[in-house]
Amino acid sequence: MRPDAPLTLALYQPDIPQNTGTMLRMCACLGLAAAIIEPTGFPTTDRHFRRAGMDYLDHVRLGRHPSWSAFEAWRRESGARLVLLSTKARLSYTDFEFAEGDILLVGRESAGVPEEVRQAADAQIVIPLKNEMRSLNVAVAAAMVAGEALRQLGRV
Ligand SMILES: C[S@@+](CC[C@H](N)C(=O)[O-])C[C@H]1O[C@@H](n2cnc3c(N)ncnc32)[C@H](O)[C@@H]1O
Repeated sequence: MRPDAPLTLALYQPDIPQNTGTMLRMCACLGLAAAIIEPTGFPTTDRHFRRAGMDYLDHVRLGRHPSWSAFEAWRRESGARLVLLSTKARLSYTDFEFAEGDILLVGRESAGVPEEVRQAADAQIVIPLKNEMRSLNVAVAAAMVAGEALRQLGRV
């Protein structure tokens, strides 16, 4: 992996523009790079997306990948670990040891990620929830895990 590889938040085929805007804004504010794995469920000119990200979008190091396979080719070449956030994982995010250059991958709001993507992950982590609660909003989950990763890496 490149020594200067940043911590990156990757969004798998996001379908709600406000969530994507919120996550990209968080990346700008906390110094994470971002990757969008297309197709998205909305045009990136969408006003909800622009409004949620505001002018912060101009400050994110954003990579756009036209497909899962294109993203994977890029990721494998970079040597970065893929850390999947999943409600189905067993390992709590606070018990996982994050490393510089990790890619934190969140699933799409409607359906998470397909099995092929799950299989490609180097690690799968969960934010434990109270009984019978299904999932967090994707931007909330991303923020919690990004915060823990930055804390472990001494960046906050
Ligand atoms: C709304 S959830 C997707 C729900 C979908 N029905 C599923 O089963 O994956 C969207 C994304 O947020 C992240 N997420 C939400 N809650 C989470 C949790 N408790 N632990 C880890 N990731 C979570 C995951 O990346 C998930 O794919």
